[in-house]
Amino acid sequence: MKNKRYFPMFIDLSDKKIVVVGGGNIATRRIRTLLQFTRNITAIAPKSTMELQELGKTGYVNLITRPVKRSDFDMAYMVIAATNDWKLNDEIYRVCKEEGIYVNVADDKSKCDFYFPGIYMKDEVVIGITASGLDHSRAKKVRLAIQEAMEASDDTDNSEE
Ligand SMILES: C[C@@]1(CC(=O)O)c2cc3[nH]c(cc4nc(cc5[nH]c(cc(n2)[C@H]1CCC(=O)O)[C@@](C)(CC(=O)O)[C@@H]5CCC(=O)O)C(CC(=O)O)=C4CCC(=O)O)c(CCC(=O)O)c3CC(=O)O
Ligand SMILES: NC(=O)C1=CN([C@@H]2O[C@H](COP(=O)(O)OP(=O)(O)OC[C@H]3O[C@@H](n4cnc5c(N)ncnc54)[C@H](O)[C@@H]3O)[C@@H](O)[C@H]2O)C=CC1
Repeated sequence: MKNKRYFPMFIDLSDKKIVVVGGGNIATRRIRTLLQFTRNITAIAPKSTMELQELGKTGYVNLITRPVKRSDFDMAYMVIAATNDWKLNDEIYRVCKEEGIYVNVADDKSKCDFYFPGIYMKDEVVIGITASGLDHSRAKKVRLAIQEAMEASDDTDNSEE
């Protein structure tokens, strides 16, 4: 166990400003996940995926089509740096540390105040999984195993009714 263990805090994101920098596959995947918890997401990127452009058009995400600038982080609670420019991701990390904003840098696990979890959700149950930044495939595998177990137990519950 080489990495620190992170505490699984369950937070109300619905009233907090979340800024995602980047509009590629990683940013889009994370936005898709975050939309299950909040509509308060600003995404900033000169170029974005079709899916993200659609989310921008329909108003689910506040999509800003240009390079990021420092004032974009004003009042942010949480920032995800998911650009393909590691120097920029690094700079975003530095700014967020200065401002006291929770930050996740998608290409550097040593620059994550929080890890992005694998998530399974059913009704009021929310399960988040991390492998402590060491093994994203393992996080996915465990998420899938939990999903199967939960779905199987739902079948059992239903058949008992
Ligand atoms: C450390 C962490 C930091 C952070 O928070 O960013 C991180 C880092 C990295 N991931 C990389 C690659 C991929 N990650 C995924 C998927 C997931 N990655 C997730 C979390 C995390 N990823 C964080 C904690 C991990 C932990 O818990 O240990 C999940 C749980 C959540 C989410 O991202 O949505 C989600 C599974 C969700 C689910 O299915 O439930 C896939 C796709 C797949 O597996 O299908 C690929 C293949 C590429 C692609 O995306 O196509 C690389 C590039 C290097 C490499 O390829 O190895 C790095 C960088 C590095 O390791 O340094
Ligand atoms: N944590 C994870 O799960 C994974 C992380 N990565 C890392 O995540 C990062 C993003 O990966 P992808 O989405 O695949 O990249 P991508 O190349 O598809 O997208 C990069 C995005 O960054 C944006 N960008 C570039 N300069 C910018 C600027 N000045 N301001 C705002 N946005 C800017 C681009 O417009 C584009 O939308 C890479 O650094 C990659 O190494 C990659 C795979 C998995």
